[in-house]
Amino acid sequence: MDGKGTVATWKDKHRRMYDQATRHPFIMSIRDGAVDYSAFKRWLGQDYIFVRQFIPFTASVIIKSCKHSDEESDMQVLLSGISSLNDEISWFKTQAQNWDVHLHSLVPLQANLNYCRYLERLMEQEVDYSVAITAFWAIEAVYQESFAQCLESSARTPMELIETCQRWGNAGFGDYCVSLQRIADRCLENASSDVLSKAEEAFICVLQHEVNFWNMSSG
Ligand SMILES: Cc1ncc(CN)c(N)n1
Repeated sequence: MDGKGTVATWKDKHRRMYDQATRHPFIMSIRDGAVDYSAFKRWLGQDYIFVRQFIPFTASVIIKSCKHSDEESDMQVLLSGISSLNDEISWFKTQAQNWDVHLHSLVPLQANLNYCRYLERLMEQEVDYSVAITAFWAIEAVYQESFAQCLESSARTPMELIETCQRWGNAGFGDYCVSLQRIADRCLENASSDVLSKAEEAFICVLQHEVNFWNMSSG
């Protein structure tokens, strides 16, 4: 390889799809101030459902890390992730109240169900740590890159959506994603060709689910 980690190589190789996930029209509509607020409210409610499923997935990655990684620092990074999810759930509840989204009566839409089902498959014991951490990194990185664009100086993001964009677009979350990428790269460096191809497939799968999730939110 040319000094780049595996993850960066895959980002380049699947650039078109990566951009579809991180520069989706829904995100760009927030960035240029033209967002349809009913789509935003749909996204908010559906993402709350997703994040509730993302918590056990994060826990499963921690368990895999305990069993299969000698690096104590992986645990530190992953624990910081799970503790911020507690905050995230409270944040969703407050936002839902502000936007008059009724969380208790929400029904998960098909793309969300499919994505949550995919997370369940990744939680299975047979799934290698390298595959799970690659998918985990990709899920977080897509949100980080997407929302960070809405905070650029040229963005015209409406004031009332800045807090949402800061949740995933802030520099601290960016550093967290870099740490996850380093863990994934280290694991993939020593992976068998079978695990490597499964991890690449997981990366592509996450991108496709993210695009479907944005499409669902846009209606
Ligand atoms: C669909 C989706 N993808 C990623 C994230 C960031 N954890 C999220 N909240 N929702």
